[in-house]
Amino acid sequence: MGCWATRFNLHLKAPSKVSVFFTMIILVTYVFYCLTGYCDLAPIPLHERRPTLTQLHQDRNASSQRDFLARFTEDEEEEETKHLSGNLSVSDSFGSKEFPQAIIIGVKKGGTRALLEFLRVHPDVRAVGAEPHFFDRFYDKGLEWYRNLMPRTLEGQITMEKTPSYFVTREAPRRIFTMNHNTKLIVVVRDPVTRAVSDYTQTLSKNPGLPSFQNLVFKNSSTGLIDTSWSAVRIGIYSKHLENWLRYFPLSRLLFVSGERLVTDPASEMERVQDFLGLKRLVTNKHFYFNQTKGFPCLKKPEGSSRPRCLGKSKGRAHPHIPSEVLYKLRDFYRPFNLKFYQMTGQDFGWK
Ligand SMILES: Nc1ncnc2c1ncn2[C@@H]1O[C@H](COP(=O)(O)OS(=O)(=O)O)[C@@H](OP(=O)(O)O)[C@H]1O
Repeated sequence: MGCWATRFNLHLKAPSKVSVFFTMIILVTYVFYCLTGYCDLAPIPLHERRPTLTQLHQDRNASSQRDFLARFTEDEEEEETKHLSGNLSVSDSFGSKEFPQAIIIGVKKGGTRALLEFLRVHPDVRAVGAEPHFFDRFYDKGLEWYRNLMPRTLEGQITMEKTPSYFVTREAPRRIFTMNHNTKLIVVVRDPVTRAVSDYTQTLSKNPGLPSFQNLVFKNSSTGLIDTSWSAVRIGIYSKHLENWLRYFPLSRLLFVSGERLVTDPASEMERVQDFLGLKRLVTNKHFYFNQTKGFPCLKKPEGSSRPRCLGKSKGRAHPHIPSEVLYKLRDFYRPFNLKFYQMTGQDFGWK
């Protein structure tokens, strides 16, 4: 019995020594391969994948560029709305950085942030969060600098950005045309009177000592002549700015989104936008709900998330009271330009 037990022990010990020996060899080989960099090829779960050194370098470059841009962006919402983006958690280590195939070029205070954030819910849209301002402010940095700001995209995905000031920048159409004459251009337009008040509200929030709206809007209050040199007024002369774009792009390359309908019926505006971009209609009614407190449509929470999906407090701000006679005068001023704009675009936006 004892002899059998000893033999049994010996029998067990011999193979375990061999297996320890082989395990050691495998471990040493693995460590050696890792040190020489080969274990990068081993399959790693998606969420643990690390970018290569070159990617790290490029991405660090891009993020310092983004930090740089964040200081210049006028869209105060950018930081606040990062959480809104449906695909922000998507890994940025796959695919390549491409020039945008579509750009939201305007208009300031039209609802551009809402449109971009709604589009980012689409799995085939990847967009840079901050406003790059490349075609107006940073053009001298060169196209490679611009491309490096973009998120990586896979085959079939669209790269996008939004910078609302492009619409009123004289050089922007030529510059975008030079980058790619097939670029799709989206303009979110809103009643120019409300837009001007919204623009004024934003400036006022940064500079509480600003003169009143009525002081700024007239060249001379007794003549009632509108001051078109004030940017809050000038931006709303959409037909004039559009002429500049039509020198380079055919109308079919532009899509005009109604800023009003983006609020009252976001799903149907999103349908038009997705069709224009050649995307499947994946962002639909079921993505939106009307938030009573905010007074605007918000994105429904994804399952398992408790984060609010409304735009931040600088979007949908209360506007100061402007005397109605001032608004009437401004409305009269814009009327002929609006009609011209409806004629040029073939769309009646219904601004009274
Ligand atoms: N869903 C939703 N939530 C909140 N706000 C919304 C939404 N859709 C459109 N809007 C309107 O967007 C206006 C701001 O426009 P922009 O994003 O183009 O502004 S900016 O130029 O980027 O600063 C903002 O203007 P104000 O109301 O004057 O704040 C809103 O009216």
